[in-house]
Amino acid sequence: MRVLGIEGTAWAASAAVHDTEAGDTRIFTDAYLPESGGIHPREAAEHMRGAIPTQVATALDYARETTPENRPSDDPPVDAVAFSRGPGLGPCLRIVATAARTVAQRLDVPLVGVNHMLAHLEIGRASAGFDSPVCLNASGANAHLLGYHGGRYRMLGETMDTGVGNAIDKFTRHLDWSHPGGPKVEAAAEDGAYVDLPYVVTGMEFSFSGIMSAAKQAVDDGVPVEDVCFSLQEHVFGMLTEVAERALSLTGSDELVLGGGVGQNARLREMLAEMCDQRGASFHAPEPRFLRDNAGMIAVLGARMAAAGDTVAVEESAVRPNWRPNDVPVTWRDGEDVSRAATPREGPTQRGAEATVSLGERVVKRREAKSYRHPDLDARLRRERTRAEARLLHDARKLGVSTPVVHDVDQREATITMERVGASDLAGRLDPDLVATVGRHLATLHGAGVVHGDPTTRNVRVPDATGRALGGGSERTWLVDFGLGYHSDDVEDYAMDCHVFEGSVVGTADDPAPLVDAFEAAYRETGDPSVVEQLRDIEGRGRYQ
Ligand SMILES: C[C@@H](O)[C@H](NC(=O)OP(=O)(O)OC[C@H]1O[C@@H](n2cnc3c(N)ncnc32)[C@H](O)[C@@H]1O)C(=O)O
Ligand SMILES: Nc1ncnc2c1ncn2[C@@H]1O[C@H](COP(=O)(O)OP(=O)(O)OP(=O)(O)O)[C@@H](O)[C@H]1O
Ligand SMILES: [Fe+2]
Repeated sequence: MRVLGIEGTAWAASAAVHDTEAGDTRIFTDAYLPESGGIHPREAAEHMRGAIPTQVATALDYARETTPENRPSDDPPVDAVAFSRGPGLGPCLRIVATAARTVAQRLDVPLVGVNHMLAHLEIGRASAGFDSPVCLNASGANAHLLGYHGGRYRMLGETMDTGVGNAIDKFTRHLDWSHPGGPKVEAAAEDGAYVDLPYVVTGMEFSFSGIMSAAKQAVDDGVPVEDVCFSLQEHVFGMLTEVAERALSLTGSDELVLGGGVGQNARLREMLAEMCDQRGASFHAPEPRFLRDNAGMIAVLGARMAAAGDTVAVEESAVRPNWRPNDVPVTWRDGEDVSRAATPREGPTQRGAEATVSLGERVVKRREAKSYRHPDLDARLRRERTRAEARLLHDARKLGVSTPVVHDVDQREATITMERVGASDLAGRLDPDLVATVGRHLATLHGAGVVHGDPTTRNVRVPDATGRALGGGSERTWLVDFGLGYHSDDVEDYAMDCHVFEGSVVGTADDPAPLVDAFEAAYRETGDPSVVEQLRDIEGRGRYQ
């Protein structure tokens, strides 16, 4: 099959021809470069209006010139037209869609509406040959982790404010550097030294606004720009690598694939590769022409969708500027069996995302040094988290929330020795009654101003099916891993805790709805119902500016 792809969600006016038999993809792109500031939606649309028809014509000429000899001469040069249907800037998307409809009708071939974010990750998954990777999209307007489960890509974690590229670009606008800023920060970082900046991770969610304000302030305060650029990369990419590792740990996957324009950054790729190497996982990033926005990825996924019969009638092909990748029915992977054990069998040593935990009569949790992180940042995080964990395990216990008793803390070695509790993780026994206990635990913590910070299903210990468990406590489920926890009186922080827990359920359970209901009902009963309202607000919030 030969497919014409058209891309134009923001800056790349791009057309491509993908030939499935030859395995060949040719991309033609005309980039929009703002004269000043960032991407202006109106200017970008003007660029698309002029450049899309030219790129499409060039790609179609190429398709005609390279028509295989065995193809009947009255066949059209391509068998389908695929276009970026969303997410992206509305005015740009509409120009792309109009062009795609026109060509499809003229050639009398089917039209395929592709989700741009899934195209970013499927292109790497295809070239790696991975079945069930965790997918990290690090692009301009987005930053999220996806995993395929039960016929859909599930959202495992995402930015709570801006996309990662846009965050960096906003920082460089403060310096009056021209767009795009990412490559310039990468170049400047080469001569930089480390300074501390905020580092914000909650479970697999993260946010960039605090670190970006601090970076701008640091420059205004006279910290050398190259030091700020270096440190910005160390923090931002360290955060992305950490959440990617947590997603691998939660899903039990041992494959990671990278997508998106920020993936062109060598330091980010180096960190991800090193993290995977240390976990014994495989890492893949496609070549740069497939990482930044390009029509090749649209044509490649478009071909798979067309082969699955996933085409769209012209009159139903309206664009979707806010189309979330987890809302896309994944028709092209039907029948693939990629199920895997949610929980590896419990051996003498457990490996979380951060720590190695040896399970003897007592449990020794050691936060190992992470070589992908800058040593100063690594030392700071291990120290802070060990201290927070020991203190909050104790605080939670005093509130009546079951947690393991802490026997010993060694801050220099980043080691905690504690009581062994439960028989397995909740991840391996997702059951509404057990999930409800987490609702009660979190409501109690929040009622006393304590935020867990990482309440995933891997951080709840439960008895086995016969009720057998180690450790005491009235609820018979225990919260562990308070390393990202803190004290707060902000309802938003409590709702984020709930969001992280629900995210870990929705990302991994076959049938999440009854579990989420059980969690929320229990939370409402014990705690402040306005937290659940705030949770709805978080879910409905527009992200990715
Ligand atoms: C919806 C769609 O329009 C959007 N596309 C997009 O953001 O373009 P993309 O090509 O994936 O990424 C562009 C971003 O990638 C950053 N970038 C490019 N090279 C970089 C580098 N070497 N280091 C860091 N960032 C880099 C740029 O600064 C810019 O913010 C998206 O995928 O989110
Ligand atoms: N006190 C305990 N008793 C029994 N098992 C425990 C205990 N503490 C931790 N574990 C087990 O070890 C695993 C890893 O521990 P923990 O979550 O604290 O590490 P981590 O590396 O910080 O994990 P994360 O991936 O959540 O960041 C847990 O999922 C749990 O199965
Ligand atoms: Fe993109």
